[in-house]
Amino acid sequence: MNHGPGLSHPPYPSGLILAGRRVVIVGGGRVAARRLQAFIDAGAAVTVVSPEVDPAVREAANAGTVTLLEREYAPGDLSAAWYAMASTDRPAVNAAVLEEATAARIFCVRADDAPLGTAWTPAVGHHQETTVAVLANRDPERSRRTRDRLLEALRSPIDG
Ligand SMILES: C[C@@]1(CC(=O)O)C2=NC(=C\c3[nH]c(c(CCC(=O)O)c3CC(=O)O)Cc3[nH]c(c(CC(=O)O)c3CCC(=O)O)/C=C3\N/C(=C\2)[C@@H](CCC(=O)O)[C@]3(C)CC(=O)O)/[C@H]1CCC(=O)O
Ligand SMILES: NC(=O)c1ccc[n+]([C@@H]2O[C@H](COP(=O)([O-])OP(=O)(O)OC[C@H]3O[C@@H](n4cnc5c(N)ncnc54)[C@H](O)[C@@H]3O)[C@@H](O)[C@H]2O)c1
Repeated sequence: MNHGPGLSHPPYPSGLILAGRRVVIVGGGRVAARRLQAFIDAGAAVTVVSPEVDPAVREAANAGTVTLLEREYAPGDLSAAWYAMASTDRPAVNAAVLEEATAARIFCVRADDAPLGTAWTPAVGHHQETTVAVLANRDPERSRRTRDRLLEALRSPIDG
């Protein structure tokens, strides 16, 4: 079985219970903005560290649903986190974030170079009480398409 470029084993799927738990996102640009709502929906206590931010991140900060630190990453920012995401546009910074996370055994997505990270983000959908999460071998377009097909099947009267 092929598990995608850079992976010798498949990822282990897990439903993380993040309510009230600290999640730190370093780099608040487009990728962070796309993923932010799922963390908020999960009830996570999200902190974003980023000198500039996407408007969606700014909106969440203004609404008080995330804590925004408008500055560059500094070692120690992952303190007490359960989960982290390195999503800056600077590989050296993402590497430093991952290094801090790994030293503290905090699972960490690395948005620019997935095989180096310790977690991946699936394409997610919800139908009633069912959550669908798809990882497709580092092919996000395929994971999105598969997620949509699964949701369609769940919505159909036969499978739903
Ligand atoms: C499924 C989804 C979930 C979500 O993000 O919520 C997701 N990526 C999505 C979109 C998307 N990703 C990318 C583009 C722009 C270009 C394009 O179109 O190709 C777009 C489209 C867009 O932005 O619209 C580029 C990209 N992606 C990764 C890398 C780096 C690498 O592979 O090393 C690069 C190159 C960056 C660069 O060029 O530097 C890596 C990862 N992306 C993953 C998930 C993880 C597991 C994937 C899997 O196995 O399925 C994984 C492996 C790790 C992680 O990041 O967690 C979401 C679609 C679902 C939805 O829309 O609902
Ligand atoms: N995994 C994915 O699905 C995916 C999708 C597209 C792009 N990418 C990759 O992810 C990275 C981010 O992409 P993007 O489109 O969100 O970029 P972006 O330019 O929109 O956002 C990058 C953010 O990082 C912040 N930043 C820069 N230096 C920082 C520092 N020292 N500390 C904290 N924050 C800092 C910037 O202020 C900016 O807000 C890129 O490397 C890109 O190649 C990944």
